[in-house]
Amino acid sequence: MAPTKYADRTIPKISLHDFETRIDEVTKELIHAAETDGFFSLINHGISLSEIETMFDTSASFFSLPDSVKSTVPFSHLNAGWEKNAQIRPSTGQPDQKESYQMQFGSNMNGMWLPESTLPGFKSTSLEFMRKAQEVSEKLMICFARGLGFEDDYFIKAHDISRPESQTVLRLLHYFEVDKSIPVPEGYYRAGAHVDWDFITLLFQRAGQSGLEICPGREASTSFGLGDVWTKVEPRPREIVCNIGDLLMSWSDDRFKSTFHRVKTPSDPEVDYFGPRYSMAFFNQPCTDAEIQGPRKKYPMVTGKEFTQAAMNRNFAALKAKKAELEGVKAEASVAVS
Ligand SMILES: O=C(O)CCC(=O)C(=O)O
Ligand SMILES: [Fe+2]
Repeated sequence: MAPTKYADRTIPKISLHDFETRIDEVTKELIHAAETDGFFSLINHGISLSEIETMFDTSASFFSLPDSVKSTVPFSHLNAGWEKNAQIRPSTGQPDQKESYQMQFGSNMNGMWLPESTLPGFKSTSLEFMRKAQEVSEKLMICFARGLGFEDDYFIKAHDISRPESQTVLRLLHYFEVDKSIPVPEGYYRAGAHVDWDFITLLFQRAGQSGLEICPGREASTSFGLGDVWTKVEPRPREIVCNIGDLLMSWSDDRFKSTFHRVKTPSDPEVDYFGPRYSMAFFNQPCTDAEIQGPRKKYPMVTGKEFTQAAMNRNFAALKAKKAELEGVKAEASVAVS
């Protein structure tokens, strides 16, 4: 396989200090980042390093439970719960080498929390952290609304976490330690290349636990076009890495870019990190009944529920095509040797 091509790109660093008085400046910076690479990092965002570290410790305590306990809250089609080695990406056709647990604020979470006695304090610590992440997201939502000519609270209302229709998610991720002595099979990634289908994602990473890579170049939220020049995004513990998702790309009539990204499986002992990797992704999802259409009406109006369903269907169709392609390659190889 040809080696991956890398390019250095500068990911804009945007500060949210004195947000109310600097809102015009922040809006300009955010819109520029959204129109170019679709990735940026936030500093002075109001979540302290110790709050982030507490949530990482809480996440580690969840993942250290036996699988038999975690499997009592299995991943559901409502996008909540625990999965292990079960998320297959259309780009690879292989399961991500990870486990994850998704939490929401609304009714999709019914029956998806572990009992308080199993992990005391887990639910309240998680919800508190999710509310903090929501506060940061709402600042970004005001700026994006201004950039697109909507009322300031337009996106905030569509992502109201106090309603049972809320679909916003905090995903805790744990990528397993990798054995340096065993070569990585082709096509395996900690997380295969993908775009997110939310409004915007806030990603929290831990110092030294590298692996995230991005690949800009997508023109339409409905396409699977994937470039081949990647850029590594090194984790900086106080920063939140943000990426535009397909929902905001579509809602901006494809003006803002939802960018492919992945987490590489370590393969080079000289440069890669082989230890366990923990990250947390806060996905801003629209309420099921939110009405979604860009100011220029490039795409027909859909509800939050329909948008999510269409994104899942598109993913599923692409995955089927990838599997057929992989089967075809296998069949050709067996013809060649027989
Ligand atoms: O773990 C990471 O750094 C990225 C996770 C991610 O992209 C996702 O879960 O959608
Ligand atoms: Fe992602």
